[in-house]
Amino acid sequence: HWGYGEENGPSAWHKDYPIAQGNRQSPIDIVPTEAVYDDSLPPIMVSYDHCTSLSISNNGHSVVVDFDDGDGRAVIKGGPLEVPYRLKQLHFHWGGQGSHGSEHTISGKTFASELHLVHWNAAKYKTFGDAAVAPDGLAVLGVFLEVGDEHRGLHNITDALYMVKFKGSFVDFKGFNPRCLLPSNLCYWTYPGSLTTPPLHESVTWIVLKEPIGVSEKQMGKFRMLLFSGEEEEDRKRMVNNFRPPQPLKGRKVRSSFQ
Ligand SMILES: NS(=O)(=O)c1ccc(NC(=O)NCCO)cc1
Ligand SMILES: [Zn+2]
Repeated sequence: HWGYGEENGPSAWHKDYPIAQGNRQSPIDIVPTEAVYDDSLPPIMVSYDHCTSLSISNNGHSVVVDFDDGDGRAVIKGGPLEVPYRLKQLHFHWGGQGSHGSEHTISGKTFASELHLVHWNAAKYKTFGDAAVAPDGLAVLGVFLEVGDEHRGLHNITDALYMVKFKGSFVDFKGFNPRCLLPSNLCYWTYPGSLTTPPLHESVTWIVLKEPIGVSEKQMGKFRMLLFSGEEEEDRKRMVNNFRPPQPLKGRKVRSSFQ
């Protein structure tokens, strides 16, 4: 099964998922000086006030917070999006120490972690699964996490991580509003890309925020005590470096909402 190890990591994924070598793969290295400022790009509008978080879980690849996407109560709209996209889940990618661990990079600069808020086009598709295979099906909002002062909003998540240490663990996680994880400045880059893990579907409009949020080393440490392995497995493997490196741009244009 795919993972982030020597044998089953990103460089091997193409064997089971040939789209890994496709023309709109993610993540990418964002080069600000080569991004095209598009003054017709409206601001991103995040409407999470009526979101309903359901659970937090360890799926063996990341830690995921799921939301009730039964109606349009939590959506992202504006920006490059023609319709509102419904919030389905959020998860993170991170390193083993220091400031590597993000998936997108900025002129080669890496960050300690990257938050992904995953949304789907419920205006056009009946289910997330249908949207996940469509070129305009998903929109993922990416937020960089850099080590600095502690992040009070992130404590809600990092203080729950001990409950989902092992692959397959799943606990209730109600009343969490991810709005608190966004930076104040919503300037962004946007480009057409893919899921960054198998099945690597080329169905994502990426919206990557320029401003990182600050999190403490202690909070990062709590992500790094999670395990890839299940409770019953004897060789315990810490969940670290669960990121895919940048992929070829293949002629794609990256637009920026700011100059
Ligand atoms: N890292 S990423 O590109 O944001 C991403 C988001 C969703 C998925 N897959 C997903 O949501 N599958 C649906 C059920 O697990 C995989 C990668
Ligand atoms: Zn992700």
